[in-house]
Formats: sequence, C-alpha cells, structure tokens
Amino acid sequence: MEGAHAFQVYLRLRPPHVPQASPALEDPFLTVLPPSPTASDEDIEHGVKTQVTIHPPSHHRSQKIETFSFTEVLDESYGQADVFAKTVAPILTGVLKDGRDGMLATLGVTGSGKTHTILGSRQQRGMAQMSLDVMFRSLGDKITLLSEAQIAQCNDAEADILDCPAFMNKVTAVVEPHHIPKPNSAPTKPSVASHAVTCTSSSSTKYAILMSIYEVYNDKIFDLLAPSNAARRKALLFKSTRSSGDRKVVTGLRKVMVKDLYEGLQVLGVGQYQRSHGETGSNDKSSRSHCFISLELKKLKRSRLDHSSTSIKEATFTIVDLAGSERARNAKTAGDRLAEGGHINKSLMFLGQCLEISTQSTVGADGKHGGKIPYRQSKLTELLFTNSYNPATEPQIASIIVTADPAGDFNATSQMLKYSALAKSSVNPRPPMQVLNGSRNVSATSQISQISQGSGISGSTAIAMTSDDGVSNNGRPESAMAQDAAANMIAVLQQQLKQAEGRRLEMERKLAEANQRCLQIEREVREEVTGDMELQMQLMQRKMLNKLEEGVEREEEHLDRKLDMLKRTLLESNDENDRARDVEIEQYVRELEAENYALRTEVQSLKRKRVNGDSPLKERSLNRLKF
Ligand SMILES: Nc1ncnc2c1ncn2[C@@H]1O[C@H](COP(=O)(O)OP(=O)(O)OP(=O)(O)O)[C@@H](O)[C@H]1O
Repeated sequence: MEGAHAFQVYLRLRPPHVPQASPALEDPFLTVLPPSPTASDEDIEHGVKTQVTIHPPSHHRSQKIETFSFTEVLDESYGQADVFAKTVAPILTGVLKDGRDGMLATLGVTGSGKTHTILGSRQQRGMAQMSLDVMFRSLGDKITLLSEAQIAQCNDAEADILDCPAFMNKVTAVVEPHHIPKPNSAPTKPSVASHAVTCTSSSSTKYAILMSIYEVYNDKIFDLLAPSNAARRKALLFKSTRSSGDRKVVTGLRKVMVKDLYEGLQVLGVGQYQRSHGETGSNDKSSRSHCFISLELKKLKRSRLDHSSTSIKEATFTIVDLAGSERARNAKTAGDRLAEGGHINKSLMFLGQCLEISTQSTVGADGKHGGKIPYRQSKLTELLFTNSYNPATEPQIASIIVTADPAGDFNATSQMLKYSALAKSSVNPRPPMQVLNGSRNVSATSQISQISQGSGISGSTAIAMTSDDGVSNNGRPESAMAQDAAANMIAVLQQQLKQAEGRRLEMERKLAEANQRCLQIEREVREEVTGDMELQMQLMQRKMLNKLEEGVEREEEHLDRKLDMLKRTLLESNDENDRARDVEIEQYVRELEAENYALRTEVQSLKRKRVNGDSPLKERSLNRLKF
C-alpha cells in the first residue's frame, strides 16, 4: 500500500453527441497521450493510457498546455462492460470475498455521462445494475432474508428494514405503478457473468443484501425509497449512534432486503423515479442532486457452539452519482434551478478541495491517509469521506470515474480535471529568449528546444516549458518532469500533425468534389445554351425563308405581269419592222421564263432544306458556339 493513492481515479471520455460527417475544423481541446515510456512493461503491452493534455481554444486568454495523469484513461471506445471490468469488478471482489467496504463515484461536468455510466440507458445497463447482477450471481442460493432478531442485532441506525414485496406495496400506495421503471423492460446487456466471484464460505454461511437509496439535495439528505409529497419530504439526520461511535450514519433510512436481481432492479427503479431531475440548457434530464445507492452485504455466520446465535459481518458497496458542475450561463437556469446549481457547485468545490488533498498525497502502509481532509464543510463531503469511504479508518477500495466530454465546455472540464487528476504539469508557450533569460528552467528549456528542433519545429515557434512553481507536484525531480513534459509536448505535436494531415486530406477530397461539381454545372449550362441557340436559329431561319418566299412570289407576279404585257404587244404588231423586234422580245421572254424557272427551283430546294432542318446559317452559328 506504500505510496498508493487513496483513490483509483479513472478518466472516462464520452463519445461525440452526434456522429460527425467530417472532422471538426476546430481542434478538440483534449488529447489522450500514448502510453508513457516510463510505464510498466505490462501497461505498455496492454496499451494502458494514463495521461491527457488539454490545450485551450485559440481565443482563450491563457494558452497554457496542461497534462493530467489518472489511474487510467478510458477513451471513447470503452463501452459499459469495459468500464465495469476496469473500475467496479475489483471493488466487488473485495466486498464479496474480503468483506471490505467499497465505493464508486462518478464526477464530471453536467452532461458528460455520469448517470449514463451508473444507470446506463435503454440499450445498455449501467454499473449499478451490473453490480447487482454480479452480487446475486456470486452468492446464488446463499442469499437469505434477515430474521426479526437479526434485524434488531444489526440495525443501529433506526432504519425501516423490510422485504421487497412489503416495500413495493408501500410504494404503490403512494406512486402510480406505471411511473416506476419495470425490471422486465430493463436492458440485460452487457453480460457480466464472467465477473461472478466464488465465495468459499461454509454452506451454513448465508448472506443478506440490503438496498438503500438517498440523495443530497441542497445540502440535505432525503430518502428516495420513502416516496412522499415533495413539500412534505423530511430531511434525514446524519449523526453518530450508540454503536457507530464517532462515525456518523444516516439515520431513519428505509432499507429493502432483496433476494434476487429482479427485486434489486425494482428497488433501483423506485429510487430512479424519485430522484430530483430537471431540464437545464446543458442536459435535458439533468441530475439536480447527488445520489447514493448503497448495497449492504450482511454475512451471517452461525456460531458453532450456539446454533441460535449468529455473527453478522457487514460490508457496504456505495455507488455515488454526483450532480454535475455547471456554469449558470451555459445551463441557462433561473429561480429554483439556479439555486440548486449554486448548491451543487458549492458542494463540488468542497469535494474538489478534499479530493485534491486525498489524491495528491498518498496512504501509508497502515492504510492511513497522509493529509488532513477538510470534509466537514458540506453534507456531501462528510458522507463521502466518513460514511461511504473512510480513508482514516481502514484500507478500503474506492474508485472515481471522472467523466469528460472532449468537445464540451473547456473551462468547466479543465477545472474538473485540475482537482481530480492524480498528478498534473503544465507547459507555457513562450518565446524561447524570454525563458532562456529566466533563472530556474534554463536546462529544461534548452532540452525542449533541442527536442523541438529535432522534430522540425523552427526556433521562433519552439515552445519552452516551465512548471508553474518550478517544483514538481508529485515529488519527482524537475529534470524528469521536464523530460516527461517534453515527451508529452512531442506527442501533442505529433497528434496535432496527424489531425492537420487528416484535415488536409479532407480539404483535398472536398476540392475534388467541388471541381467535379463545376464540370457538371458547365456541362449543364452548355447543353442549356446550345438548346436556346438552336431554337433562336430555327426562328430566324423561318423568318428569313418567309421573307425569301414573299420576295420570290412578288418577283413571279411582276414577271408574269411583264410577260403578259409583252405577249399582248406582240399580237397587236403587224409590220415587218416590228417582226425583228418580236424575235428579240420572244428571246427576252424565254430568258425571263428560264430565270423564273431557276428561281422557283431554288425556292423549292430552300423549302426542302427547311423541312429537313439543315441550314448553312445554323451550321455557321453552331461552329461559333463551340468554346
Ligand atoms: N459514454 C456514453 N455513451 C453514450 N451516450 C452517452 C455517454 N455518456 C453520456 N451519454 C449520453 O449523454 C447524455 C447526457 O449524459 P448523462 O445524463 O449521463 O450526463 P450527466 O453527466 O449525468 O449530466 P448531469 O450532471 O446533468 O446529470 C445522455 O443522453 C446519455 O445517454
């Protein structure tokens, strides 16, 4: 246990809200770093990633690149079953086999996936349902209900302990049954059969499972299994009891004894229905309270000497779905919702302080925590650090899943990462000269500028690194931190290069598409223009032919009239002198008739051509159009 952190802190990244057709043009602010070169061989072999960096959007006033370390980073590819295997399965083994208390909590900005992780969706179940499944699978027919005497023996918190059918009767007297989610319609996937634990206890050992669900709303504790009118809800007391000594417990809770998964899901459904929800600008079904689901395991061992007496050993697994921190501007809340938001943010700020102390100092070999945790500031921290998870008393197993949306609110997410990460470091982009003049980080700076030059980054754009206070915050020598930060920076730059390459390819694809479209449009315009021109030409041609025909007809009439006149003159003339002139005139008449015949033939040929659609004029115009 020496040097171990009090909590395992996992960072879970949620997938994008809607699948993106093309990569976003704005860089995502969060980047998962490849497995650290200083990680164990096993972690490297399994590709375990533990660090992320965040770089502020270009318009942000600070351009500090920060690196955060976690127990493990569960990226967007991790489904509910993978998350269960990593975070919950080891805790449940401790609870079921060794009788140790355990806690799992989700923490994150509103809408980042806390409730999805704990309670799942219509398609996939969450950590709560899977935990119940594993518990019932592991204990099988060793599950029993507590007798009156046993209830009296272990009930020091004035709890209202009852079995599931009696509980459901009480609930349905107050709540319309169709409002409560039905276990039959709950998803059965993913399967967790492989995580069942083999308990090697004697056949006479039995187990009872008691469920209680409560919420911390506006710094008060309310029982979610005791439905009542919202106005008449009575806050529960959190106090020490006869047998709990200094340790405070929530008193007067309703606790339901469940004997199988169906009953467990029924109880969970009632709690889910009763929990305070509201619509905010950031999430249309936002949890407005911190919800505690407590699964108490009572191990009942009959005494060998006195069969009537039973020893009861208890272990509790608490699942906590915290409300999300939110910025009033983004949440667009007012009135009650705004006040709720204020309470949520205040309690999370206190939790942040406690976490910062507990994650960044370590627990010793005795399991005791090094730093003093200021948990008395709010009900939430008091419940979390004295009741659900108590690092001061005995080694326990606790995991926190920090959920984050890499495309979400930068400020809120970076704040969340700051107080939940196990370690952090930062890099300040500054001109190299400025830092080289500084006193403390000269060696670190020169190392990084060397690396920067090696990676092809020019001197003027090379990023120099300095830690905020010049002292490593996880006790490592500064030069090692500098090397880590330099390696991180290179990884970030490589990642950015990869993204830039992706964007270049995408732009090229879009350019090719645009060119193709241009060609298509040009073809369509050509066809349209050619069609119009043809129509215009046919009209012009028709007009010209009409004019020509009219001219020919006029000419014909004129010639006919002239011929008639000449013929008449010829018939009326008798003398000799006139005869010679008559021959001349006859000759002229024949010539005129031949000319008339030629003109008629031409008109006929033009008419034929018009019918066939051929036109020398049209041909000429079409040739001019070919551009
Ligand atoms: N890992 C994930 N995979 C698929 N969907 C997710 C994931 N995480 C979150 N979502 C979806 O995003 C939405 C918001 O998630 P959820 O309600 O769990 O957020 P939250 O952190 O609990 O928010 P709040 O603090 O406001 O209650 C839901 O519709 C949920 O199904």
